[in-house]
Amino acid sequence: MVRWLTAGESHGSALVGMIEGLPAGIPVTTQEIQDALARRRLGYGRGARMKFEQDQVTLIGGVRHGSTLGSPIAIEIGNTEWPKWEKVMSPDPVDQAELEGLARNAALTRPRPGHADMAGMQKYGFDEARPLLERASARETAARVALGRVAQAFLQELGITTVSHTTAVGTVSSPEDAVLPAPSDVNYLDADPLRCFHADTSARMVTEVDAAHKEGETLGGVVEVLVYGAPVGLGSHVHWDRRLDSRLAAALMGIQAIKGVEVGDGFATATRRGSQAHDEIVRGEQGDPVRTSNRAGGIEGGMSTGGVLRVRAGMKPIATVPRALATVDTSTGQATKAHHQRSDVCAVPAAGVVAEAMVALVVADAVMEKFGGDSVSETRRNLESFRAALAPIPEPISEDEATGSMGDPLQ
Ligand SMILES: Cc1cc2nc3c(=O)[nH]c(=O)nc-3n(C[C@H](O)[C@H](O)[C@H](O)COP(=O)(O)O)c2cc1C
Ligand SMILES: C=C(O[C@@H]1CC(C(=O)O)=C[C@@H](OP(=O)(O)O)[C@H]1O)C(=O)O
Repeated sequence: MVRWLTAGESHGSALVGMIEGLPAGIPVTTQEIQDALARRRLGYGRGARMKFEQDQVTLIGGVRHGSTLGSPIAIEIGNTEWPKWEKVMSPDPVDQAELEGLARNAALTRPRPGHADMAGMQKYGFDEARPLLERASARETAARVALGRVAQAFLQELGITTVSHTTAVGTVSSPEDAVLPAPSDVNYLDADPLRCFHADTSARMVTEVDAAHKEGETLGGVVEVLVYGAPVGLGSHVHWDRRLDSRLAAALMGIQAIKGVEVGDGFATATRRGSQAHDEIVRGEQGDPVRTSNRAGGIEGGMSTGGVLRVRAGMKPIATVPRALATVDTSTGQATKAHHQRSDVCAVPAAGVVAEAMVALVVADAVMEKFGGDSVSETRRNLESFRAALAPIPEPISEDEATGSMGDPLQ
């Protein structure tokens, strides 16, 4: 079982991620994790904080000389802005006189609709939002991307690659029949302002973001994650929490601001007739089952089919709307406008990078569950032997032989 946890606050000294259960021998370096975090900061519509703040990666445990040891891996992501927050976010008590007059310490008593502020203040008994918004912030996704980078390095050793891209921003969507990006397209995607694979759509998305920014508005959108090279048989039909689709959905829904998940064609499938909704099977040249389409997103019965895994996540518009939303001041009871200091106009491209990390973590867990191994080479041997043992579909028998012998065994 692969387990992972993150800790840390948005303006704390650092975020920390830990992952346990991955084998020894995964090649990974500090620089690669640093580069993965830089990808999360990309994207047209991100706010000022992405420019002045830096992530500082330190590998604290579980990796030696660029290779994992099989022990728990701990990653620290230091925040270069910490000196400005040292008093306000100090873990130890601070003299009240030192806090007074600090603008950063002003009580946040105008909870922002769409954030954890109001429900969190009530639930945890805080009289202002700072103590909970610090953890609710999507800054935490940096730790997930760092952990996801280790999972991606593991999967790469087995020929499994994750690719994410933006399919919609606000009302602008890629055409339904747009070509899907392949692993070799990742650099192109990262260079695109919206991480959209369809150039015309990307240009229209830029216009959409500009218009929203001008009007004091924010935007959401949709990202898609593709997994190439996943073997058949990850996940299982036997219990709801072992299904690969339910695990992927939970991981994606666990990202801040994600409000909908689709596996394959998802909701569009629900509108189709049965004959147009599924992926028909033909015998491939090697006797392997080949699908004539991939509407199911590479998952049937909670198991990977051996095709490309395809999942989508829908993100709501950024909740800290510059054209501030109505709220109440919890210290005075007066109707007012929600706090707004600054915010992203659109963080959909960043959410794609986070979604890719979450999918990699789930797939790495499912791979370890199915194939096990304490070293990458052992996991690889187990995977190869499983693949080699898959029984081929026999050559088709002649019509004569088939006559009279083929009742319907499912009836
Ligand atoms: C990568 C990323 C960046 C985000 N940036 C912001 C932001 O700048 N301002 C904001 O109000 N919300 C931002 N959010 C969304 C909030 O964290 C989210 O709306 C909030 O946690 C409440 O969402 P929930 O109801 O799904 O938890 C971001 C989310 C992600 C994934
Ligand atoms: C810091 C990050 O994202 C932050 C996520 C976030 C939120 O409310 O979720 C709000 C913004 O922070 P602030 O309110 O301080 O401007 C984003 O910048 C990050 O992704 O590293």
